[in-house]
Amino acid sequence: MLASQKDFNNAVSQVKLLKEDPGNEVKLKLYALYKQATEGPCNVPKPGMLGFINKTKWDAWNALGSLSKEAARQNYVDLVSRLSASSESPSPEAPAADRKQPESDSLVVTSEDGITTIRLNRPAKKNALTTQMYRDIIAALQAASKDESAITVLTGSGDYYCSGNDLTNFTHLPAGGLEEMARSAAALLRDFVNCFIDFPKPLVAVVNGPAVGISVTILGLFDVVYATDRASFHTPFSHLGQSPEGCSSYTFPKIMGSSKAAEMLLFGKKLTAQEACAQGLVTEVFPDGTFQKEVWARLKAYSKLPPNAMRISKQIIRNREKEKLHAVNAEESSVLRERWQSDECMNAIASFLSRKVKL
Ligand SMILES: CCCCC/C=C/CC(=O)SCCNC(=O)CCNC(=O)[C@H](O)C(C)(C)COP(=O)(O)OP(=O)(O)OC[C@H]1O[C@@H](n2cnc3c(N)ncnc32)[C@H](O)[C@@H]1OP(=O)(O)O
Repeated sequence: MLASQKDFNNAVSQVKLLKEDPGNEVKLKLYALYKQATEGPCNVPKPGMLGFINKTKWDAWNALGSLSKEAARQNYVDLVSRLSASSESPSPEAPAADRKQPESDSLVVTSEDGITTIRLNRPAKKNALTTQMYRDIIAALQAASKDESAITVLTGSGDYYCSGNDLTNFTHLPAGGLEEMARSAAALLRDFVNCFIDFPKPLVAVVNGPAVGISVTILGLFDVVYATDRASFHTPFSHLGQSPEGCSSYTFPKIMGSSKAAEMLLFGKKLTAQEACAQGLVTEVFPDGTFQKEVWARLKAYSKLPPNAMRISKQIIRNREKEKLHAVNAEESSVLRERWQSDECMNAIASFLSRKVKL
């Protein structure tokens, strides 16, 4: 049920009681939603360039297009309720009020200083990604795309960034057998990668240690990748009887040239952090001892930049590529669906599980 006029009036009064100034961006959003909820779509002429503040307000209102009064009222009420909750929140680490927490504690999502951090939290298993973690990351990215943060970060707990797909995912066979397992894994993989393709805000990987498999391939879809000098980047798909995913069959040749990409994706060459940086996959490498301090200080400074400008700039960069990336993702997922049913793949996974082979 949409918010009533009474809910809306209460929210208007509540705004005046906020303990913290929500900042200009949020105030502009509140203004636009208020105008849309009370007067409908923007119906006044655009102010001239010299009336800068009025023009900014007009732009915000006009950007709501034909959003109905009822929907604007609801969005206004939701926004005020989030602001009230966060201004009452005892800890700056508390998650955004509207964020559904992950199903398992293998993923931890926090929001602080304009940064939403999605942390892989399975250090005993080198942050290998379980099926539930893929689902939780999808949900976390969807929530982060709508929350108040300016930047979103993916990182890992412990000494690894991520050891890629949890190879035991392939051992939980559903009633439909291997074929059904491969079908549902391919659908999940496609949804997972789509979220990275479509993510609207600056997305930063803070690579705190070695990275393997899918955690490496999706780096080509991030805006910025910071790595400790302890990190390495390994895509052993042929060893595992598999093929590239995360759009890497397209992004890697584009980033590092086709022969360097082939050495990684066909032969599983492991790159050091410095090599990955020289080849353009990593933005900057930091000494491990100062990695966390330097990276977070930098991200905190970036998170103060105007969020709308960053979103719009990302949109311009990404839009040109989106259609292509979705097509690549669909193709890679469908090829993997077949690979996962192959003897080569099954044997490789069995070898890992029986501890005969480690990367
Ligand atoms: C929806 C489905 C989408 C699928 C998308 C497809 C993606 C493709 C890929 O991601 S391919 C990459 C898959 N990953 C691997 O092949 C890595 C396998 N792991 C290793 O080779 C090693 O564990 C290591 C090199 C990452 C780390 O070696 P190290 O000696 O430092 O540590 P351990 O081997 O003792 O590991 C500690 C425990 O963690 C478990 N573990 C590590 N990685 C994985 C993994 N990927 N899957 C499952 N389990 C993993 C390891 O078994 C140890 O567990 P234990 O303590 O219980 O023995």
